Amino acid sequence: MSGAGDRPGRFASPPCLAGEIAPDYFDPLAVDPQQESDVSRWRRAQRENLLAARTALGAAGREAAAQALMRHLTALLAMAGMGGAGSVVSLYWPIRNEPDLRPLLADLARQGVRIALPVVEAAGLPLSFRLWQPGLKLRPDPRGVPAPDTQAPFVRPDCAIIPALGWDREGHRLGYGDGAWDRTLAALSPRPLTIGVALAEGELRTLYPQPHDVALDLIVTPDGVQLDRRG
Ligand SMILES: Nc1nc2c(c(=O)[nH]1)N(C=O)[C@@H](CNc1ccc(C(=O)N[C@@H](CCC(=O)O)C(=O)O)cc1)CN2
Ligand SMILES: Nc1ncnc2c1ncn2[C@@H]1O[C@H](COP(=O)(O)OP(=O)(O)OP(=O)(O)O)[C@@H](O)[C@H]1O
Repeated sequence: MSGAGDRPGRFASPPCLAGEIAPDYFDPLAVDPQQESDVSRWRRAQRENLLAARTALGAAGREAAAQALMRHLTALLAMAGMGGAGSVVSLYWPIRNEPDLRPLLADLARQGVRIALPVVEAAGLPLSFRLWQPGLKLRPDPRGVPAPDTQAPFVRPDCAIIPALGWDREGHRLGYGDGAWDRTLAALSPRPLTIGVALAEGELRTLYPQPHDVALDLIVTPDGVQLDRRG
């Protein structure tokens, strides 16, 4: 038999105020609000600078960078055993002057790799991954990025190749400020091998990492692998 008397008792007031005095004692993602707002203002300014630097490279500079990146990524994927049939690799469809790796998507697909593209299904959600095939018609997701539509099956990537506007030598990445990749990597278990793709110009001394920032396993620039945190 159950009745009101079986329910656990409630306190008339919280047992102590420690949660308000030291929020991070209870919430591992909690940060000092002043520091959070300073970091986010600093990151906004860096994004502007880095987008300008990427534009300043010019189409030919960006094309040369993309060619070098594709060479390094091809070698890396082969070494990681992910360059052929049986693996699922997430790449990206370029926006905002990101290195255009579309020839690599096509090459890998020819080798039998299953290619995924990240999709924003709705603002604030982790990204989902849908299968891409050469010739697949894409349509803009809510962020305006060309993406497979809802007909394309979901897949779970073994490796995620992630564009980074900025990066530091601890593997932290600066994106466009949505936090979508951090949310996604926090939610994925097991986590895929994560490779950040960046320009040398994107290197920052530090990103002032915050508790929500997920460090990537590797960072690759046109000069080669800049860091590899795999064990
Ligand atoms: N190529 C590519 N695809 C990707 C990402 C990415 O970074 N690059 N994403 C990585 O998460 C997701 C898309 N998220 C995005 C978030 C913000 C903006 C962006 O350009 N924001 C503008 C404001 C645009 C607007 O008017 O709404 C800005 O920040 O100024 C683009 C993509 C999934 N697909
Ligand atoms: N795991 C998470 N849970 C909840 N919010 C998160 C999480 N990760 C990031 N965020 C939120 O996203 C916001 C933007 O994060 P950040 O500045 O790291 O974005 P970014 O890495 O540049 O963007 P993106 O990953 O979209 O390219 C943060 O202020 C944070 O509040």
